[in-house]
Amino acid sequence: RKPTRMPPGTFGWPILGELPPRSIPITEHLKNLKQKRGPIFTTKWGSHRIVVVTDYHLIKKAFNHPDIQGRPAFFSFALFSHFKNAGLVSSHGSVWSENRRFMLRHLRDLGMGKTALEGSIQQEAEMLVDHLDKTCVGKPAVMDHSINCAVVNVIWQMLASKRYDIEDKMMQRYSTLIEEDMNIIQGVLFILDVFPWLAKALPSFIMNKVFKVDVLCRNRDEAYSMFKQVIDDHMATLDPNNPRDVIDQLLLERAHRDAPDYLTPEDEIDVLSIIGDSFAAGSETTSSTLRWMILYMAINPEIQAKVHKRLDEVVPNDRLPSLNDRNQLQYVDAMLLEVMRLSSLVPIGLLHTATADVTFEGFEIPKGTSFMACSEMCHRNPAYWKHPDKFYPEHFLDDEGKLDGKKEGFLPFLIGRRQCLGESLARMELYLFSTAILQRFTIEPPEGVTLSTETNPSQMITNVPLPYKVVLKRRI
Ligand code: HEM
Repeated sequence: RKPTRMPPGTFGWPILGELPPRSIPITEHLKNLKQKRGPIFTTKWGSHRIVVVTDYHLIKKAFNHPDIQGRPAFFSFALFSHFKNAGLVSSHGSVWSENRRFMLRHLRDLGMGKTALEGSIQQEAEMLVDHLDKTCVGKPAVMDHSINCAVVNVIWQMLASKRYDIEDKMMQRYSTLIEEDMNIIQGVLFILDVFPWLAKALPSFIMNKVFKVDVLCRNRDEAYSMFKQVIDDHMATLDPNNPRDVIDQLLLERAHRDAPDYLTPEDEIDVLSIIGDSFAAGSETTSSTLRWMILYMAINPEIQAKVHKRLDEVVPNDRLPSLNDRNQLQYVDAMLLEVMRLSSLVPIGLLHTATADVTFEGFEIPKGTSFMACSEMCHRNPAYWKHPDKFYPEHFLDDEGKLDGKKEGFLPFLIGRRQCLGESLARMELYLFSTAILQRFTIEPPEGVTLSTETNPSQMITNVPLPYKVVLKRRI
């Protein structure tokens, strides 16, 4: 039964709750409920009691609340952290806060958001545009695995001072694993996430046949054994006075003083989960946003022409755009923010869970209730945006054409204590990769084709673009 003094709404059917239909986009469904129930309301998905928050200020308040920083008991989260409280994305309590603090500190030391990383991103950007030049110019082409590869390499460089060629078998295998996992997680696994007790009740052949749990475990173990190899190599070559990257720092922090080449089994799972989470959270998000950018440019040639004009005025053809040019390329940054607003890659964020009974906006919300932040609803709310459904970079420019990136109602990385940990890195990558691509190419739809920004409504976690083809034309 619904506890009294929760926000308006119902718990729906016994056991099932109010499961969202998979035939319409999740934001449409929540918008319909908001119209009946108001800006903060209650729903229930299977075993999860959820408070849905649709207004920017309420989201900001909820996600800054110290007792709303847990994560729900999703089966998918548990599977990837070996059913332990480990890593960055699904961990909670002191494990989460220590890992998050560690990661932020070391990413900052390694130059996240500053110029030190610029070189390695530019190196990847150059490889990427050269590869696209060789494989995609002048004919309809899918923006393939090479974008993922460039983005994954940036994370490898930071974590392990490593990079792989686009053709490298390990890189290709890793992209396949991520793609396969995402399809399962955004598909059938939703059932186990909303009814986690089913995982204990069902025999393993059903878990494997229906929910592909065996595939996920195999993929996880294969990825973790790649990471393990890298960790072992780092252990063998570690110089405590000269840490090279995040893995060295992790080892120095965790290794036993009397046995520096040894991690406890708990530490090993935590370290593997930190690495796995960094790839899982940082690769598909950034590469899908780049795919959205390419699609929006193909659909909006007049905006693309403005970007080209600005790039030509500011950056000589014989070098890549750099962070130093950024101040003069504010229109390009506004275009990228508009891509993030309209695509709303993570439309309902990641759920947070109340770790204690909470009083919020006059409501009494019991421990264990989850909070959902509808960032896409904010991104399409006419209260914040002049043309909510139109691609209009001027949303992020003031009257003098200066960038205004801190707009009310804009939450692509969410907000508060669990706000995206890789935001500065992602912003830097999006800028450097996009400017490199647009400096080299004009992007057009194939002749006679009308490109669409529709997404697959059954995928609720991320709004990824459906596969599309564009024609690249060399400019320089
Ligand atoms: C365009 C690219 C990206 C987008 C749109 C994005 C978006 C998000 C969002 C919405 C969250 C959930 C925040 C919350 O729970 O309140 C998140 C969490 C997270 N992101 Fe990103 N992200 C991007 C890129 C990255 C990158 C490059 C990394 C770094 C490697 C990264 C690492 C993380 C981590 C570790 C978390 C979990 C933070 C925590 O639970 O404390 N993300 N991201």
